[in-house]
Amino acid sequence: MSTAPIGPASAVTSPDPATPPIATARGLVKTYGSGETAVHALAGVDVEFGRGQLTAIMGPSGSGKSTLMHCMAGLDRPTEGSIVVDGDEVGKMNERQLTKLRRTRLGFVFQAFNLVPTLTAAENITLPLDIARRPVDKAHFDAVVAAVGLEDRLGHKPNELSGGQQQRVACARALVSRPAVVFADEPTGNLDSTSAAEVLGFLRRSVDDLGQSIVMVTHDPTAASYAHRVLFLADGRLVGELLDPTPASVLEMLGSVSSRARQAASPAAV
Ligand SMILES: Nc1ncnc2c1ncn2[C@@H]1O[C@H](COP(=O)(O)OP(=O)(O)OP(=O)(O)O)[C@@H](O)[C@H]1O
Repeated sequence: MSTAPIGPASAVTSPDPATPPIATARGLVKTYGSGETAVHALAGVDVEFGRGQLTAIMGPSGSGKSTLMHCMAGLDRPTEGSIVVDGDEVGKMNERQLTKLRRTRLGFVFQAFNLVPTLTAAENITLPLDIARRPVDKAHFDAVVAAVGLEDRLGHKPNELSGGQQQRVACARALVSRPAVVFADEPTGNLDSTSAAEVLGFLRRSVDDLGQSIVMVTHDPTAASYAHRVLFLADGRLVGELLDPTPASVLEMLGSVSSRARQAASPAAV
């Protein structure tokens, strides 16, 4: 395990200097509202997400994790700063281009599995390709389905599947189009620990074996320990990172980050 000291955003380094990152943000600011009621959800974030890596984003509630992910994925626009995903400047895209980016080059996994209840598992998995009118690469479909262990469940509707199986369908759906990057927002938030381990094991293998790049927001130190690298946010800033994390090292860093955030919020109480 290696750790980086908690420091300003600029202290967070490139994941691997030899490999160009799959996504980069520079000077990212997101402010909701204005004047005295303004909320600085992101207060100047510089970050690079590694190509062929699983990166976890952690931090206290309200620290800006979802906002960072939504801005990176073109689901929300930053107030300031630039974002490059897979070589293209996201901030310069119009809505139509953003939709195309999300449909063709990004994959999404959410806490709520967001499957279409009337479609089978197989139909749910190929839905993004069908919507984009892109052909299904049968060999890749089979590889992804085998990797998530759903070969004998493909004809089932979501209500005939367990929560873990439904989330594995959602993961397969995110991966079947070979996206440049998958954004996963609390992918195991609704799962028991056994199902969570299956989904996380699959996400990690899809990086190690299929070369996928994944960015995952999570509150769970065990989930984060599946990542190659964990980034810690507090008050809209990147304040630290861990490489090759363990649940214990993540928990320790999270405690340190959270207590610093509390001290900054109410210095008189310390
Ligand atoms: N649409 C919005 N309008 C106003 N404020 C917002 C909006 N979305 C987020 N915020 C605020 O921005 C800050 C960061 O929110 P964000 O959801 O990114 O945090 P988070 O770290 O993902 O939190 P959690 O772990 O609780 O999901 C919070 O103070 C939140 O209240």
